[in-house]
Amino acid sequence: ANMASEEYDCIVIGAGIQGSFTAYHLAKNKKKTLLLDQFFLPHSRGSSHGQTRIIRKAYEEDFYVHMVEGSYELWARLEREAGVKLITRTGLLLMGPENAKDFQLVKSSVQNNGIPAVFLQRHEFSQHIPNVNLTPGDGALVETTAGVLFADRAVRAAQMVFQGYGGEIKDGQKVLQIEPGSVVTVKTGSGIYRAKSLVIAAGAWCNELLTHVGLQLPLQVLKINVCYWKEKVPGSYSVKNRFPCFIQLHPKEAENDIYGLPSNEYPGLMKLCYHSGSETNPDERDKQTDKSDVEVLSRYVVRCFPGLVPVPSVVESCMYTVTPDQNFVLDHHPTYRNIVIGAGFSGHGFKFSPVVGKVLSELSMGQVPSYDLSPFRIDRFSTQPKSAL
Ligand SMILES: Cc1cc2nc3c(=O)[nH]c(=O)nc-3n(C[C@H](O)[C@H](O)[C@H](O)COP(=O)(O)OP(=O)(O)OC[C@H]3O[C@@H](n4cnc5c(N)ncnc54)[C@H](O)[C@@H]3O)c2cc1C
Ligand SMILES: O=C(O)[C@@H]1CCCC=N1
Repeated sequence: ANMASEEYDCIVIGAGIQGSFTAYHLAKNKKKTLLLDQFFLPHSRGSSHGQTRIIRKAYEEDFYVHMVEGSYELWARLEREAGVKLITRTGLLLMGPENAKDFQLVKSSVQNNGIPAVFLQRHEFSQHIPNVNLTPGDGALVETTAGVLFADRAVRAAQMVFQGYGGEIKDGQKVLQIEPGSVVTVKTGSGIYRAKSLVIAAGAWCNELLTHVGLQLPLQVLKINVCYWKEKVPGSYSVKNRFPCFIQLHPKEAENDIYGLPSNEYPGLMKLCYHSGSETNPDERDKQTDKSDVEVLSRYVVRCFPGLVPVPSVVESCMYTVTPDQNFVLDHHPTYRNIVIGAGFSGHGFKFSPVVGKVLSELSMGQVPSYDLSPFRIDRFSTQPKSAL
């Protein structure tokens, strides 16, 4: 093993989509950058694997709308640089109780931010969206420019372009120790690396790493059952037939939202998931076998997606790392300014990763970030009782 110490401008821990995009921006800015991951790449044990994610602007909060707008430009840039297609436009169908606060807030945000959308009346719903039953009392809108992001391909593309700018990736190297200082020292099982700054983008393992630098964040790690459901009539919910992604707010069957993506990666199978899960240790994800959410989804499928067989054909696993307010953490370490943390992406961070990577790279270079990061500061948690930390 090579135990020699090498010095970098920046080390990024975690080669998921957030760390990979951070490294990409750093290398573009001519910073000598090392991207480390504990597993050999690619892997399916974190949060960025799988073929698809939703990209949408329909958010309640203006700051997320602006960040997605910026991300669209950077996704397009990566598509050009890597010579791959990363997004397909399908639209996003949003359904929710007409009188629910969150549904009304997203609706107003769509209108106020000029997000391209069609507001569907109940009597015209099935003509626009066949094979879906709109719940009585629910309203519906379609954000027309939303779509599907090709996730695995995006992670590969960001890493490839990073390497093209001279960035180094070392995989299969778990970080076991971090020593803060004006030069940070990082030890893995097979190397010691030094850098002027460090970015921690370790997904579900964030708190494990933060123990080395005297910090804990209120993060909850959830195992998500990623369910794929068979179309009774092949193609009826497919990306080829321009079936949209969807989000169902306040489904009758459960507390949390349900969302889905048109059939694409596994022909004839639509991805439809529950936006929550059961707590897990990230190293023992597969020991968490709770499937109560799958029963909830089955009942929802019977009621609202009658063209799907109500038993999943494929169930895969993924993890969310959730903060109490479901907003991300994008900040400096409170004591060590040259340690930057990107965490708590709360099951909705993929679409923002080009901008997340940009602002994390800016923080680590000591620059003023391009976006207002006040919603993402660590000190918003300081009112949490100690027991919740
Ligand atoms: C089922 C599911 C559906 C989702 N749907 C959407 C969606 O539709 N739209 C959307 O925008 N977002 C969505 N998300 C959220 C999005 O995928 C995540 O926010 C994003 O992938 C988080 O990326 P990350 O880089 O923070 O984490 P990860 O991808 O987990 O990356 C962290 C990396 O750090 C590495 N690491 C950890 N500890 C160490 C260590 N000690 N040493 C070295 N390496 C280490 C890990 O191995 C891992 O590779 C979804 C997530 C899931 C699970
Ligand atoms: O981020 C997204 O758009 C998806 C859908 C809603 C729940 C989480 N992820």
